[in-house]
Amino acid sequence: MAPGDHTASSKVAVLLVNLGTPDAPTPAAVKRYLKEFLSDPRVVEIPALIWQPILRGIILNTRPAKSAHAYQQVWTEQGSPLAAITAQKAAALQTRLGDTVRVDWAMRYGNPSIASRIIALKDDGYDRIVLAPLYPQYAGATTATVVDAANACLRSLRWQPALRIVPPYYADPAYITALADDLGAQIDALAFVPEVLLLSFHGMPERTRRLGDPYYDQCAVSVRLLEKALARPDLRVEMTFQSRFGKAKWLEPATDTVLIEEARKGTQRLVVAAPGFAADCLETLEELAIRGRALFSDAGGAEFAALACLNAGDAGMAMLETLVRRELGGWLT
Ligand SMILES: C=CC1=C(C)c2cc3[nH]c(cc4nc(cc5[nH]c(cc1n2)c(C)c5CCC(=O)O)C(CCC(=O)O)=C4C)c(C)c3C=C
Ligand SMILES: [Fe+2]
Ligand SMILES: [Fe+2]
Repeated sequence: MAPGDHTASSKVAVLLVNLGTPDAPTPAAVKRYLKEFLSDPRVVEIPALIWQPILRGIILNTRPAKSAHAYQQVWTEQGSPLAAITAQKAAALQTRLGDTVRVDWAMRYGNPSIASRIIALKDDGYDRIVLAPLYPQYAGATTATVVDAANACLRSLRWQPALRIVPPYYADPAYITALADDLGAQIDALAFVPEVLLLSFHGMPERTRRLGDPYYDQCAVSVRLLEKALARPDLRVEMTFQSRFGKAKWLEPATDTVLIEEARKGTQRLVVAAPGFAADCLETLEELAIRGRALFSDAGGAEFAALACLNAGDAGMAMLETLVRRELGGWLT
C-alpha cells in the first residue's frame, strides 16, 4: 500500500497457530525452545522468582539433551513433524479457500513467531486476520497464550489489523465427525481388531482444573461424543493424559500407567489415538508410538498401534475449512 493510502479495500488472511518446536533436534536448539516455552507464566504457573532459578539451574541443563535425543527419532527431511505438518495444513487450507484469502501459519514458541507473521501480513496489506489456534480443547497453557501473543503484537502496532479468533471446537460436530471417520478408517485398516481404544490427551497440572481451566471437562466431552460417533460397542474407549512434566500432580489416569495396567490385566490388542493434537508431533510419534508401544508390549500386550492425528488429511482439512469459513463470514465478498 502506498504511503498515505489508507483507503484501499480489505485483504483477509488466516493464521494457523500451533504450539512450537525447536529449529533443530540438537540440545542447543531444544534449550532455546524450552527456555521460551517454559518461561511462559501461562504454561508454568509458579512465581518467576521461584521458577526461573529451577528452570535455568536444573531443567535447561538436563532436559535438552534427553529431549533432543527424542526429537532425533522423529525428525524428518522437512524438519520437525509439528512444523512440517502445520505448514502442510496451511497449504491444504489455502487450496480449499482459494485466492481471495491468504493462509499462513505460525508457532507460539520458536519459529515462525506469531508476531513475525502478523507483522508480515499487515505489511502485505492484510488488515483482517482470522487467528486459528489449532487446539480443539481450550487450555490457558495453549489457546489463551496464543491470544496473548497475538494481542501483545497488536499492542505494538499503531494501525492494527482486525482480529477474529476460532473458538475451541471440542464438541463441534465437524470435529467429532472428522475424528470418528478418520479413526474408524484407520482402525479398519489394521491387521488386528483392537479391544481397547485409548484416547490420550496432553496432560495439565491437576491444579489448573481446580482453578477453573475447562480443559479436562472439554476432553471428557470430546471422548463421550467421539465414543458415540464411533458406535463400536465391542471397542472399549478410555480417556488418559500423557506427557507429565514436573513434580506436581497431573491429570489422571496417566497414559503410561494405563498402557501397563491394560497389558497386565490381559488386554492383548490396543490402539491409541491423540484427539487433542491437530498434528503429529514429538508427543504422538515418540511418546505414544515408540515409548507407549514398548510399555504395552513389555507388560505382555500383543498388538499395538498408534493412530495418526488428523494432520493434513481430507477429514481434518474439511473440518478446518468449516471452522475457518464460519469465522470468515461477512469478510469475504
Ligand atoms: C495439545 C495440547 C497441549 C497442552 C495442554 C500442553 C500443556 C503443557 N505442556 C507442557 C510441557 C511440554 N510440552 C511439550 C511438548 C508439546 N506439548 C504439546 C501440546 C500441549 N502441551 C505439543 C504439541 C508438544 C510437542 C512439540 C513438538 O515439538 O513436537 C514439551 C517439550 C518436549 C519435551 O521436552 O518433552 C514440554 C516440556 C506443560 C508444562 C504443559 C501444561 C502446563
Ligand atoms: Fe506440552
Ligand atoms: Fe512428552
